[in-house]
Amino acid sequence: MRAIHVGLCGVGTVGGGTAAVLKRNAEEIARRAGRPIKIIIAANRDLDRAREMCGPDVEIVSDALKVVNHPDVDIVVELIGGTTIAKELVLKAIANGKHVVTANKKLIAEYGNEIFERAQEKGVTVAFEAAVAGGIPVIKALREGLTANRIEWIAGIINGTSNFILTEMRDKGLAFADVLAEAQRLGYAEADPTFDIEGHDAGHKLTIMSAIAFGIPVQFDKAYLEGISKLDAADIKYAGELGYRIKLLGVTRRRENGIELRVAPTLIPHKRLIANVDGVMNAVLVKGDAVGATMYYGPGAGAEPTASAVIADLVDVTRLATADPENRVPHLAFQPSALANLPILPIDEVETCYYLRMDAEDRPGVLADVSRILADANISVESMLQRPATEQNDSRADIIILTHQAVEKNVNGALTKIEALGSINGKVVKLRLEHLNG
Ligand SMILES: NC(=O)C1=CN([C@@H]2O[C@H](COP(=O)(O)OP(=O)(O)OC[C@H]3O[C@@H](n4cnc5c(N)ncnc54)[C@H](O)[C@@H]3O)[C@@H](O)[C@H]2O)C=CC1
Ligand SMILES: N[C@@H](CC=O)C(=O)O
Ligand code: NA
Repeated sequence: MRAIHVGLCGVGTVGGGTAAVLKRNAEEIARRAGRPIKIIIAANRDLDRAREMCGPDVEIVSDALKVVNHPDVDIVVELIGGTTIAKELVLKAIANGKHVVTANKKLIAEYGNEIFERAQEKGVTVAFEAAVAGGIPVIKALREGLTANRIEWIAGIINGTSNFILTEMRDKGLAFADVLAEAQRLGYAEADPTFDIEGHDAGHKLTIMSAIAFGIPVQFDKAYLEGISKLDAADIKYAGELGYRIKLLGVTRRRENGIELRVAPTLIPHKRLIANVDGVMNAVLVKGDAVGATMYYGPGAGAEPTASAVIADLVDVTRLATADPENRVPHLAFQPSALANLPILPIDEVETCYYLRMDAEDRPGVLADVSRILADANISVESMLQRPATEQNDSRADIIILTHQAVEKNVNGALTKIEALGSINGKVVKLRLEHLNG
């Protein structure tokens, strides 16, 4: 059988890795796919880099539209990123009847519904394993491996850059800006790294997993996003004293009245496996009613780890292109006509445990006032820690409170009242806490 022809758009970190691994493992990949997979044309801004990475047999162009319009291309691989030219290219490729493989989580999380509908109409597949947790085959696990289950929740460390920053700051005491620069140098960060550190990238990935887990359309605009840029070193230290690690965690959970979809710095008991996922590594915990808790772990970013997922999709699409088109795996795991209308819950209605830190006057009665406000709001305290605010000043103290499960709007109401107390200085720090019991 003739080789399947790939057109590559973007030969940067991931595109370069994809070209390199496709060449290096060509024979092994062909044995798995049933036919060779060959890049025939590649577009990139830097033509020399594209030539160097793809080799002399590949036509190199600067205009990516030439790739998607090329009559001999069977599969378009979009590795440019963003939602302007990338969206145009993907829609054009679909209109031209070509399958698409992309690592672009922003594109899928924001425009996936439209893209999948067009692909469905044209009978082509859009595959996006590399878009979530880089090299970890978690889309495959959710869409195919766990189809017997009613998924209850997913919790994931799904931004390599943020996890790398948190780990290096904690272990080596390095400054935020220095570690971010290193993550950029290593090719982990997005073109605009605010996407990484403000939780957008994790939100994109969580949105995609939530859709596949619960059979709902992608709804990134309803996700609650909080990143790591405002995290205070004091809270990392106190969390450690209480037996927790702080991770940028994406959580999506099925509730009776809808779906929680949220990303925030979150305390996790340090004895949990996922609390020990460090550096650029990602991990996704999935709780299914039949299987219980399963965890998927591996590199969440970088050239060849991400290429591993891109090429796995290329092999899948090659197999599908050779098989009965009626028997394709649905884009969002559920048949398009069977997607559910479950609402995404506003953050006010989320239920979780909380870590609260306040700067308090160290005198009798202050704790009693705080405890009363929490009790009145139906918030029960799990544990409490008091430390002198500074070594020089023993008239003020940091009070740290861990709560049991509570509703976010009740917590916010109580914090407004606590902040109004004369004995409390400034804003109360509020972080979410997940026990992640299987
Ligand atoms: N870097 C990583 O570890 C991961 C990246 N991704 C995603 O993969 C995609 C690509 O990311 P990277 O490879 O890191 O980005 P990159 O910036 O290294 O590569 C993008 C490439 O596209 C080319 N390009 C930009 N505009 C173009 C245009 N109009 N026409 C032709 N070429 C153009 C650039 O020259 C560059 O070589 C993004 O969607 C990103 O979110 C996904 C998982 C991991
Ligand atoms: N910028 C992303 C790259 C992979 O998706 C990350 O840091 O995880
Ligand atoms: Na993946």
